[in-house]
Amino acid sequence: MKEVKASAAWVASQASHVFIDSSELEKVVEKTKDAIPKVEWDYEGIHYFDDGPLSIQYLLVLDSLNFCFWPDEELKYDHLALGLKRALEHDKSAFDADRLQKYTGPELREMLKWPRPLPLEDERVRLLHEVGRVLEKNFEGKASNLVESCEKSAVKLVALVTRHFPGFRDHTVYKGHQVFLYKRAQIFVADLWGAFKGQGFGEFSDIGSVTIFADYIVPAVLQHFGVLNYSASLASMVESNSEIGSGTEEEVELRACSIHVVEMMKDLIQIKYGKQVSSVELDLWLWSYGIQLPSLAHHRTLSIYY
Ligand SMILES: Nc1nc2c(c(CN[C@H]3C=C[C@H](O)[C@@H]3O)cn2[C@@H]2O[C@H](COP(=O)(O)O)[C@@H](O)[C@H]2O)c(=O)[nH]1
Repeated sequence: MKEVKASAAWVASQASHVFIDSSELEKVVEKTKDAIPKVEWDYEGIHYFDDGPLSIQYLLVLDSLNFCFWPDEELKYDHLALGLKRALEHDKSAFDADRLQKYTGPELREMLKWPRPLPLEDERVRLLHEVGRVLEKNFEGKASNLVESCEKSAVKLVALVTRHFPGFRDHTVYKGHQVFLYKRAQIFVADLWGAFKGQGFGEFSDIGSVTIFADYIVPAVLQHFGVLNYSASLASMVESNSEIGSGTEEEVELRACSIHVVEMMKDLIQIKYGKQVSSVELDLWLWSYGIQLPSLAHHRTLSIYY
């Protein structure tokens, strides 16, 4: 994740649409220093978990589809997590590698009990097929083999996932530099860690290397806290729900500055208060806070990455 941190810092140093407010950052750190609100993984009770390899298969499928809900105003992440959970409870072989390669759009919709086409449905189906194909070809069909081969290293797991599954390669180019964001690959690691409570398949000696997961909720929360400020033109695009193109400077800055400012937050907490907090904990706090804010305006980019 060194590349994620370094490239996010570089974008932040060049940014002209998103700005970090260090004094507001200090205030937030001061306010939360004694208790970063602890949010339990699956506090919503919407994920499949049986403490075994099938839970890993579930999480890989979930995170391969964990993007872009907003074009359908009613569709939320919860529908995906819960829909996939019910499908698996109903049929334990629903996510076998051969089955994953055959789903059609209407079948995926039916699985999630969603009455109309999903946003980016064709892409979702393509990515589902890819997961099945790559698992079958390289990991004997089992996501647990993928995880086991990483010897409890989050860094290795992110590298392996992004090497084998093109759909997880969340990177872009900004002002001529390659920028790595790896939202879904990193959230897969965090989901394993959270679900297995840091034990067994969820044990990663380097979990602290993970950065936050740059989606469309976390930047909005950071702006809400005053830690990120937007240029007038970007602020009005976000407020008016105008679409922001994938790979535009605005979009890359929103995501990269979010990663970088949370890295700064971690450093500040460490320097000022001698405490170590992980991005995974900070992310879950920020994200769960954000989705509970009823009128939080977030940026809208059609993307398969978040
Ligand atoms: N940074 C970050 N982004 C996250 C999550 C999660 C869910 N993680 C689960 C894992 C354990 C917990 O119990 C959580 O339930 C989803 N997202 C992103 O949010 C957006 C969906 O928003 P809305 O349209 O309102 O449903 C979309 O980009 C989605 O990819 C997270 O944890 N961190």
